[in-house]
Amino acid sequence: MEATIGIIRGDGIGPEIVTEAVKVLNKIQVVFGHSFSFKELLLGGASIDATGEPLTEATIKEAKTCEAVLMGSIGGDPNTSPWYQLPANLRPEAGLLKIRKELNLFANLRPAVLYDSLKAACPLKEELISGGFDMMIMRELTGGLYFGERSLEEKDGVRIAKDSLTYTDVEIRRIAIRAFEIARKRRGKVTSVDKANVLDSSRLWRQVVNEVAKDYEDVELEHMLVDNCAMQLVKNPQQFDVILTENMFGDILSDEASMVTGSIGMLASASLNDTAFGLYEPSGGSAPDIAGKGVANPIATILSAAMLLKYSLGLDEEAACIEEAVGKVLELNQRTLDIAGEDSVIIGTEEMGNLICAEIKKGGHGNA
Ligand SMILES: NC(=O)C1=CN([C@@H]2O[C@H](COP(=O)(O)OP(=O)(O)OC[C@H]3O[C@@H](n4cnc5c(N)ncnc54)[C@H](O)[C@@H]3O)[C@@H](O)[C@H]2O)C=CC1
Ligand SMILES: CC(C)CC(=O)C(=O)O
Ligand SMILES: [Mg+2]
Repeated sequence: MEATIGIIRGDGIGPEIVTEAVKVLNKIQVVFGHSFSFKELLLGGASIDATGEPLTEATIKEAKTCEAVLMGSIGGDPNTSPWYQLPANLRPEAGLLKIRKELNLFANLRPAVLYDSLKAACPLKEELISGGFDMMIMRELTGGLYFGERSLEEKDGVRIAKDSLTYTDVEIRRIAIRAFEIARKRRGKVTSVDKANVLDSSRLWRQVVNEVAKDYEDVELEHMLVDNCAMQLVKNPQQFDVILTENMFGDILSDEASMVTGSIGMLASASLNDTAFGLYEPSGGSAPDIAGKGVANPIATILSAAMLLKYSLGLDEEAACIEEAVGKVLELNQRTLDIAGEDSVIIGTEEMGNLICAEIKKGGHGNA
């Protein structure tokens, strides 16, 4: 297969982890006989430094010519980076939000899976995770609080900040349909998470999810308030199959779920629109505290590349091959710092990428 893949290296650990994911995609090309061409694109802090804007029209235009885009995280340390002296609409995060909106990437899939060999890295008690867990967080990505009207003003010596949270039934319905479709191919359960005891937007969310559920009688639906969900994720993560939720709740709950898998460095993500196009990135940030040290975990980005192959290019076998290679390497007990156990051999970002590449062999794994 021939495909053009946009590459956004991003900021902080972004370039380090993306390098390893591209290495893995290159190995897939060789082993499976594909021809990928990579197009470098700018976003976030790197784009501000080069162009003065966190996202240019050129990046949007070029991204639209690609089958998919792979991205490292963007942003810097808000306390020290000069990017945060700029007005809010010119900071790195504004570029990320804008590209999601411009490309209509409303469905954010964040799979949180506990690998057997990573049980020791999970902070929960053994009896809570003995059976492992495998959940898919479906986060609405182009509506809600991050895209509402906002203002910051001073009146009579009082500073007032406003952020507004709006959802239409159309926005809720399309992500709910995606969630039910995905649940159907998994264990057949959707937990819709909201704050319907307080918010009108959540009451509409619940109504529309109930309407959509009528077309999916084979899928079990439960509603859960977000504060309870935050608690249940650490009390009994095994109960979840698909968690369907709005933008900000999904942002917060997915970071929490990532830690239960061992580390934010393990959590991949796919941001999809209603075509095959997608933007694929680790769920975590640019980790300025460890940037440039060669210690970041590249697995979330490598698993995001696997999602790219599966969801945008339809290369399921190749995606499974990457996932299995990751599982195999974790069993070797050679680990980056964030997932290391007592007797692990600590390795860096590049060595982790190399080990995963070495495990990518056609026919070498169950599905390949
Ligand atoms: N999608 C994106 O591009 C996102 C960007 N950000 C931006 O990232 C910057 C830093 O944000 P933080 O709140 O510090 O969150 P963060 O996710 O970057 O870091 C939180 C903690 O997780 C660790 N961590 C993250 N990824 C890791 C990896 N791959 N391997 C090992 N450890 C890892 C970090 O070292 C840090 O201790 C900010 O500018 C923020 O706006 C935050 C979240 C998502
Ligand atoms: C700019 C933020 C909304 C990024 C983030 O935290 C995320 O996508 O998880
Ligand atoms: Mg986040």
